[in-house]
Amino acid sequence: MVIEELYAHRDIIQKVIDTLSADIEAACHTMVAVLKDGKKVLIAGNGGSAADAQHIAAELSGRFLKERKALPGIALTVDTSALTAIANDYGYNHVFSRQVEALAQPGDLFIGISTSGNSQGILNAFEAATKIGCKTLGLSGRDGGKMNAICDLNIIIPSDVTARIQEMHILIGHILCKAVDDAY
Ligand SMILES: O=C(CO)[C@@H](O)[C@H](O)[C@H](O)[C@H](O)COP(=O)(O)O
Ligand SMILES: [Zn+2]
Repeated sequence: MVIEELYAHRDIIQKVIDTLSADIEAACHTMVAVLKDGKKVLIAGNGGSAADAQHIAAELSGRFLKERKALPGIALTVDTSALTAIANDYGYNHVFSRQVEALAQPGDLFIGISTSGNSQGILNAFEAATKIGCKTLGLSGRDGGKMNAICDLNIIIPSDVTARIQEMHILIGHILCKAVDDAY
Protein backbone atom coordinates (compact mmCIF):
# COMPACT_ATOMS: atom_id res chain seq x y z
CA MET A 1 0.00 0.00 0.00
CA VAL A 2 2.70 2.49 0.96
CA ILE A 3 4.64 2.13 -2.28
CA GLU A 4 1.40 2.36 -4.28
CA GLU A 5 0.50 5.64 -2.57
CA LEU A 6 3.96 7.03 -3.21
CA TYR A 7 3.77 6.01 -6.87
CA ALA A 8 0.30 7.59 -7.15
CA HIS A 9 1.76 10.83 -5.77
CA ARG A 10 4.66 10.64 -8.23
CA ASP A 11 2.25 10.02 -11.13
CA ILE A 12 0.09 13.04 -10.34
CA ILE A 13 3.13 15.29 -10.02
CA GLN A 14 4.23 14.13 -13.48
CA LYS A 15 0.77 14.97 -14.89
CA VAL A 16 0.90 18.41 -13.27
CA ILE A 17 4.36 19.02 -14.75
CA ASP A 18 3.13 17.93 -18.19
CA THR A 19 -0.16 19.84 -18.25
CA LEU A 20 -0.24 22.67 -15.71
CA SER A 21 3.17 24.39 -15.70
CA ALA A 22 1.92 27.31 -17.81
CA ASP A 23 -1.16 27.81 -15.60
CA ILE A 24 0.98 27.75 -12.46
CA GLU A 25 3.36 30.26 -14.07
CA ALA A 26 0.39 32.54 -14.82
CA ALA A 27 -0.86 32.24 -11.24
CA CYS A 28 2.63 33.18 -9.98
CA HIS A 29 2.61 36.32 -12.15
CA THR A 30 -0.82 37.31 -10.86
CA MET A 31 0.08 36.80 -7.20
CA VAL A 32 3.32 38.79 -7.51
CA ALA A 33 1.62 41.59 -9.48
CA VAL A 34 -1.15 41.91 -6.86
CA LEU A 35 1.30 42.14 -3.97
CA LYS A 36 3.64 44.53 -5.83
CA ASP A 37 0.59 46.71 -6.45
CA GLY A 38 0.09 46.98 -2.67
CA LYS A 39 -3.02 44.79 -2.70
CA LYS A 40 -3.71 41.72 -0.60
CA VAL A 41 -4.38 38.01 -0.99
CA LEU A 42 -7.45 36.39 0.60
CA ILE A 43 -7.66 32.59 0.69
CA ALA A 44 -10.40 30.12 1.65
CA GLY A 45 -11.16 26.41 1.57
CA ASN A 46 -12.91 23.72 3.60
CA GLY A 47 -11.41 20.88 5.63
CA GLY A 48 -7.91 20.04 4.41
CA SER A 49 -8.18 22.99 2.05
CA ALA A 50 -8.82 25.30 5.02
CA ALA A 51 -5.47 24.13 6.36
CA ASP A 52 -3.93 24.89 2.93
CA ALA A 53 -5.48 28.38 2.96
CA GLN A 54 -3.96 29.10 6.37
CA HIS A 55 -0.65 27.59 5.38
CA ILE A 56 -0.28 29.78 2.29
CA ALA A 57 -1.49 32.94 4.07
CA ALA A 58 1.01 32.38 6.86
CA GLU A 59 3.91 32.08 4.41
CA LEU A 60 3.00 35.59 3.20
CA SER A 61 2.53 37.39 6.52
CA GLY A 62 5.34 35.41 8.13
CA ARG A 63 7.93 34.18 5.69
CA PHE A 64 8.59 31.37 3.24
CA LEU A 65 12.25 30.64 2.45
CA LYS A 66 13.95 33.99 2.70
CA GLU A 67 13.89 37.16 4.78
CA ARG A 68 11.64 39.73 3.14
CA LYS A 69 9.01 42.20 4.22
CA ALA A 70 5.73 40.96 5.67
CA LEU A 71 3.08 40.61 2.99
CA PRO A 72 -0.72 40.74 3.31
CA GLY A 73 -2.08 37.19 3.14
CA ILE A 74 -5.32 36.50 4.99
CA ALA A 75 -7.02 33.12 5.45
CA LEU A 76 -10.80 33.43 5.79
CA THR A 77 -10.93 30.18 7.77
CA VAL A 78 -9.50 31.26 11.11
CA ASP A 79 -11.82 33.74 12.83
CA THR A 80 -14.18 31.42 14.70
CA SER A 81 -16.34 34.29 15.91
CA ALA A 82 -16.90 35.53 12.35
CA LEU A 83 -17.33 31.99 11.00
CA THR A 84 -19.87 30.97 13.64
CA ALA A 85 -21.78 34.24 13.57
CA ILE A 86 -22.07 34.30 9.79
CA ALA A 87 -22.96 30.59 9.63
CA ASN A 88 -25.52 31.01 12.39
CA ASP A 89 -27.12 34.16 11.04
CA TYR A 90 -26.86 33.70 7.25
CA GLY A 91 -25.97 30.02 6.69
CA TYR A 92 -22.69 28.20 6.23
CA ASN A 93 -22.52 28.91 2.50
CA HIS A 94 -22.00 32.59 3.31
CA VAL A 95 -19.04 32.26 5.71
CA PHE A 96 -16.43 33.16 3.08
CA SER A 97 -18.44 35.50 0.83
CA ARG A 98 -19.47 37.67 3.76
CA GLN A 99 -15.83 38.03 4.82
CA VAL A 100 -14.86 38.82 1.23
CA GLU A 101 -17.50 41.56 1.22
CA ALA A 102 -16.05 42.90 4.47
CA LEU A 103 -12.35 42.72 3.61
CA ALA A 104 -11.73 42.65 -0.13
CA GLN A 105 -10.86 45.70 -2.24
CA PRO A 106 -10.66 46.02 -6.02
CA GLY A 107 -7.38 44.56 -7.27
CA ASP A 108 -6.97 42.08 -4.39
CA LEU A 109 -6.55 38.40 -5.22
CA PHE A 110 -9.04 35.85 -3.91
CA ILE A 111 -7.84 32.24 -3.98
CA GLY A 112 -10.57 29.62 -3.50
CA ILE A 113 -9.56 26.03 -2.90
CA SER A 114 -12.03 23.18 -3.52
CA THR A 115 -11.03 19.71 -4.68
CA SER A 116 -14.46 19.18 -6.28
CA GLY A 117 -14.70 22.73 -7.59
CA ASN A 118 -18.26 22.70 -6.27
CA SER A 119 -18.16 23.94 -2.67
CA GLN A 120 -21.07 26.38 -2.51
CA GLY A 121 -19.33 28.53 0.10
CA ILE A 122 -16.30 28.90 -2.14
CA LEU A 123 -18.46 29.57 -5.22
CA ASN A 124 -20.30 32.32 -3.32
CA ALA A 125 -16.96 33.83 -2.29
CA PHE A 126 -15.78 33.86 -5.93
CA GLU A 127 -18.98 35.63 -6.90
CA ALA A 128 -18.53 38.25 -4.15
CA ALA A 129 -14.85 38.75 -5.03
CA THR A 130 -15.66 39.18 -8.72
CA LYS A 131 -18.37 41.76 -7.95
CA ILE A 132 -15.85 43.78 -5.91
CA GLY A 133 -13.28 43.68 -8.70
CA CYS A 134 -10.80 41.20 -7.25
CA LYS A 135 -8.70 38.90 -9.36
CA THR A 136 -9.67 35.28 -8.75
CA LEU A 137 -7.67 32.07 -8.73
CA GLY A 138 -9.18 28.62 -8.22
CA LEU A 139 -7.35 25.51 -7.10
CA SER A 140 -9.58 22.54 -7.86
CA GLY A 141 -9.57 18.97 -9.18
CA ARG A 142 -11.75 16.41 -10.95
CA ASP A 143 -13.44 18.32 -13.81
CA GLY A 144 -13.01 21.73 -12.14
CA GLY A 145 -16.71 21.80 -11.28
CA LYS A 146 -18.67 25.05 -11.19
CA MET A 147 -15.46 26.96 -10.44
CA ASN A 148 -14.66 26.77 -14.18
CA ALA A 149 -17.35 29.33 -14.89
CA ILE A 150 -16.49 31.73 -12.10
CA CYS A 151 -12.68 32.10 -11.72
CA ASP A 152 -10.24 34.11 -13.84
CA LEU A 153 -8.02 31.04 -13.70
CA ASN A 154 -9.05 27.62 -12.37
CA ILE A 155 -6.09 25.28 -11.93
CA ILE A 156 -7.62 21.81 -12.16
CA ILE A 157 -5.52 18.95 -10.82
CA PRO A 158 -6.17 16.03 -13.20
CA SER A 159 -7.23 13.49 -10.56
CA ASP A 160 -10.43 12.23 -8.90
CA VAL A 161 -8.67 11.46 -5.61
CA THR A 162 -9.11 14.20 -3.01
CA ALA A 163 -5.82 13.41 -1.28
CA ARG A 164 -3.80 13.62 -4.51
CA ILE A 165 -5.54 16.88 -5.46
CA GLN A 166 -4.77 18.38 -2.05
CA GLU A 167 -1.14 17.29 -2.26
CA MET A 168 -0.78 19.17 -5.55
CA HIS A 169 -2.60 22.22 -4.16
CA ILE A 170 -0.09 22.73 -1.38
CA LEU A 171 2.77 22.12 -3.81
CA ILE A 172 1.33 24.89 -6.00
CA GLY A 173 0.90 27.05 -2.88
CA HIS A 174 4.60 26.66 -2.16
CA ILE A 175 5.50 27.49 -5.77
CA LEU A 176 3.40 30.68 -5.51
CA CYS A 177 5.29 31.59 -2.33
CA LYS A 178 8.64 30.90 -4.05
CA ALA A 179 7.64 33.26 -6.86
CA VAL A 180 6.84 35.91 -4.26
CA ASP A 181 10.17 35.36 -2.50
CA ASP A 182 11.99 35.68 -5.83
CA ALA A 183 10.21 38.98 -6.55
CA TYR A 184 11.19 40.64 -3.24
O1 LIG B 1 -8.97 16.86 3.79
C1 LIG B 1 -9.97 16.25 3.48
C2 LIG B 1 -9.87 14.99 2.69
O2 LIG B 1 -8.52 14.71 2.40
C3 LIG B 1 -11.36 16.71 3.86
O3 LIG B 1 -11.30 17.42 5.09
C4 LIG B 1 -11.95 17.61 2.76
O4 LIG B 1 -11.17 18.77 2.65
C5 LIG B 1 -13.39 17.98 3.10
O5 LIG B 1 -14.21 16.84 2.97
C6 LIG B 1 -13.96 19.11 2.23
O6 LIG B 1 -15.25 19.49 2.72
C7 LIG B 1 -14.05 18.77 0.75
O7 LIG B 1 -14.57 19.89 0.05
P1 LIG B 1 -14.12 20.29 -1.44
O8 LIG B 1 -12.64 20.11 -1.53
O9 LIG B 1 -14.87 19.45 -2.40
O10 LIG B 1 -14.53 21.75 -1.55
ZN1 LIG C 1 -6.91 15.69 3.67
